[in-house]
Amino acid sequence: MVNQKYLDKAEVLIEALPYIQRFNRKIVVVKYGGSAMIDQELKENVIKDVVLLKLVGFKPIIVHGGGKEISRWVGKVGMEPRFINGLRVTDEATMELAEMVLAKVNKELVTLVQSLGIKAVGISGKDGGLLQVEKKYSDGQDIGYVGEVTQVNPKILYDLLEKDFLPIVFPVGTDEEFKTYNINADDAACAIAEAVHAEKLAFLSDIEGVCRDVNDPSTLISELHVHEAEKLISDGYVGGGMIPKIKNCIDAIENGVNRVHILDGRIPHSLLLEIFTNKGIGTAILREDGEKYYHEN
Ligand SMILES: Nc1ncnc2c1ncn2[C@@H]1O[C@H](COP(=O)(O)OP(=O)(O)O)[C@@H](O)[C@H]1O
Ligand SMILES: CC(=O)N[C@@H](CCC(=O)OP(=O)(O)O)C(=O)O
Repeated sequence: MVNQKYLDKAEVLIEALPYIQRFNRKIVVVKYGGSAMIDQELKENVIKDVVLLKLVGFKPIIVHGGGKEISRWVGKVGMEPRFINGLRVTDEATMELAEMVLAKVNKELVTLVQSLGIKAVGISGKDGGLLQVEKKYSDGQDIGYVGEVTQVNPKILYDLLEKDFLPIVFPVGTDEEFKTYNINADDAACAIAEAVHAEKLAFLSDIEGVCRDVNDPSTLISELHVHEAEKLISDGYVGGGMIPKIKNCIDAIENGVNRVHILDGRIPHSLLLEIFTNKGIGTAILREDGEKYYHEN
């Protein structure tokens, strides 16, 4: 008699089969937020998931942040990190630090991927003219060198994917005069997912997903149609960094990305659970005509 434990393992693999077929050769953009990078074990778990996606035939692209690490270094040099509506107020000195810190995080992730036997290339939005920006204002306020993505040139990403590299992107870009700008990593991931017509965009953050009450995980909402997501923002249920995240989800859905998810990067293998099981996890934002699976909202 075969041990039930092994049968269960086989069952998991069989459950994954239709998803492996569905996503074969499809581009999946994973936005890996700084809040879900708090320790090495967590980083390794997230990166292992992305490596597995690559090994089973997906084409993952990682776009990462590092907001907490930037703030730590801004504090170290005696400055005070400042945000307006979730965007860092970025003067010249902060821009210099942000670019250095994000490049450091980028190479750490590249090394981690390569230690797992997959070839990775880390680039910023400057490389290959990937992310072009114009200066962004927050509710009319000047927030310094913060860029709004105006154009994505995805050729560098296609070239890397074609050569079987896993691209890892950090959110710094240039304007028409080649000045350097800091870009919110959610904005960068969304713009890239749209430009490469990604099958899926997944945001890995430090919360279960979108919650009706941010302090009560039992109020997690599994699925939201676009108009419901907009209403949650306008009714004031959503605040802080979740506002740009949801706005980017809506933008991505309205611009051709098939499925958009907000996942808890602290849960080991949340990305795999979301993609390879039919249980789902976190919050999915759906097109208006997208059918809900859970029907609990
Ligand atoms: N209704 C809500 N549901 C979930 N998170 C919310 C909500 N309102 C505010 N938030 C905040 O948004 C944060 C996620 O955004 P952010 O800190 O920018 O993440 P990341 O660094 O991963 O991009 C959560 O940790 C939470 O504190
Ligand atoms: C303009 C702006 O706010 N840029 C962000 C870029 C990094 C980022 O977005 O990191 P997370 O995804 O970890 O939040 C910043 O300086 O913090």
